[in-house]
Amino acid sequence: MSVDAKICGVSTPGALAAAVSSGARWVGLVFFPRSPRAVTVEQAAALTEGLGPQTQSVALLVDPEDALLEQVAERLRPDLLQLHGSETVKRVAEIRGRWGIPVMKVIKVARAEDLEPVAAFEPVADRLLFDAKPPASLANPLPGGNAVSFDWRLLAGRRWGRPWMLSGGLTLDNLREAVQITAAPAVDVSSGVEDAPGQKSPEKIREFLALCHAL
Ligand SMILES: O=C(O)c1ccccc1N[C@@H]1O[C@H](COP(=O)(O)O)[C@@H](O)[C@H]1O
Repeated sequence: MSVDAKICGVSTPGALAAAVSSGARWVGLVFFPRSPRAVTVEQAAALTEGLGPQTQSVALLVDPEDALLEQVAERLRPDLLQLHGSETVKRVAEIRGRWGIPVMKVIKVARAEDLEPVAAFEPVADRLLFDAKPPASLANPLPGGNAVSFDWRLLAGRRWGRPWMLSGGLTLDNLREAVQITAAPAVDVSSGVEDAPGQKSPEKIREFLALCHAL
């Protein structure tokens, strides 16, 4: 078995090259100014200009306003929009309909009840991403990208009506266990392939992707 992988928070040509050459299915560009991985739309467009068909671009947005969506759609035209905020079902449907780009809605998980909204999002989202809920114990946490995992047993044996991926604190050391427990067909990683927040390690990217393909 092998799992597909998304390398998120790519902001340099070196990190992008490591992801692409090692078989990442997706690369994520973060449009959230407070993130150490944030890029501008222009930077993202320049970075992903030569991306071939094997690797898709994902625009990560947090409760985006129409003006930002317009810029992202026109200038970058990503393959997927990752909605990582508190977007409602109505807003997800509106974004998908208006910009005609597939949407991945993030479900933030800490407890079993956090999975209840999935049923409402399935009809309007093309994909789901299960990430850890930002812990209240962190001072000023990001909406994601906090290197925090959730209890993967909450997903064990569950089946979803949409393609999905798992994220939250994944690393080379815990990836195998996370996939064994959840049977995730795809995973998304950011902090776990960095040397410091926002500093992607090409070597860690290559190792992580090699393990994804060897699972
Ligand atoms: O990576 C970020 O900076 C980020 C900012 C705002 C929202 C989401 C973000 N990243 C996403 O968070 C998860 C988990 O990341 P990590 O591996 O625990 O660092 C992942 O889906 C990223 O796409």
